[in-house]
Amino acid sequence: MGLENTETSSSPSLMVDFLQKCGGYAILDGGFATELERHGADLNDPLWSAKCLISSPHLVRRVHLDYLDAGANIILTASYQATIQGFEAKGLSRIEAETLLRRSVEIACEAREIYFDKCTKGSWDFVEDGRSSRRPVLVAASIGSYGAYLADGSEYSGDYGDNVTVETLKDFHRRRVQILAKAGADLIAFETIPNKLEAKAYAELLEEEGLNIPAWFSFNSKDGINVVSGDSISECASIADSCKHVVAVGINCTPPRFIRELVQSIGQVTTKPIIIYPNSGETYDAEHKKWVKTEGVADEDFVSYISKWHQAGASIFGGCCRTTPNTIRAIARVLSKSNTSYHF
Ligand code: MET
Ligand SMILES: [Zn+2]
Repeated sequence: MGLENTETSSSPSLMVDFLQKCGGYAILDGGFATELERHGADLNDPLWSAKCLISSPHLVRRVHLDYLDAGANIILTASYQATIQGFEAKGLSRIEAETLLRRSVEIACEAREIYFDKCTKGSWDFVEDGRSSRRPVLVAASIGSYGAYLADGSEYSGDYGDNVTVETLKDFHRRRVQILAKAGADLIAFETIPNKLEAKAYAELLEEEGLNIPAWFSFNSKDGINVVSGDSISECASIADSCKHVVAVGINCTPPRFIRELVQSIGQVTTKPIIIYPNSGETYDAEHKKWVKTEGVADEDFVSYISKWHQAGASIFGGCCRTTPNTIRAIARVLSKSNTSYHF
């Protein structure tokens, strides 16, 4: 199912209702760029995964389907690093750039339809509990930070310098947020938010633009205590808590070993559902633009954390960079086992 966007409400209960339909927890997809690369895409480009919206939309659809097949209830569009400014720098017109943004949502919605069709025809996926209902799937329109667009490492330092203000960030994001809000996604995913300033800018944009679409705010951290800029996770999560459009708050692209503490800190300042989708634990080398294979955790280890995160209060689980459909399959398996043991 998709949930209808209405012009009159941003559906503050969207995530709570969705979680109820899913049986108490939901599964998100995994690393998008990682999976595109596994399918042969070359993402060495300032647009990163968004490059495929231009060069290989069929791969984007393929990756969405891979994650749906793996058990995801929520898929994120390929728009993380798709910005109007970035497309224009490639020589595309404003209209072409805006069309590509909308296209990222359309492709994810198409993948969801294909997946539902396949389930209906094969009837192999949705009879798990002996019930023949379709597994609910939401499409979340991804928005990466200003730092992701700059591609200068500030995505993981949160340091934008003194000249960047809330207004700068709102102006940078405004048009993309407007386009994605109206493109047919169920909600917006503000991902990898590196500092308080950007969280404030998103909250103000949602209010000022009168955008009637729910959103989640997801921060990144490199110490389990603060977000990457050093701003307090409690203050950041409180901004999300106070914004009526925000339906979930959490952490992404952060090593698994830091997640539990962060979930606890977030839980102290909000009752909104907590979403977590860590990376594999490897480190991103911004200078060389590649992931360094140290301290990464294998899928089994990643998954061994899941029940702890669940107990700590998280209810939406997935993976970020360097995780794969196998990670998501493993998460789905662990959660379905722990749910069985609660009920029987
Ligand atoms: N949803 C985005 C992706 O998986 C998040 C990237 S975090 C740097 O590509
Ligand atoms: Zn990531």
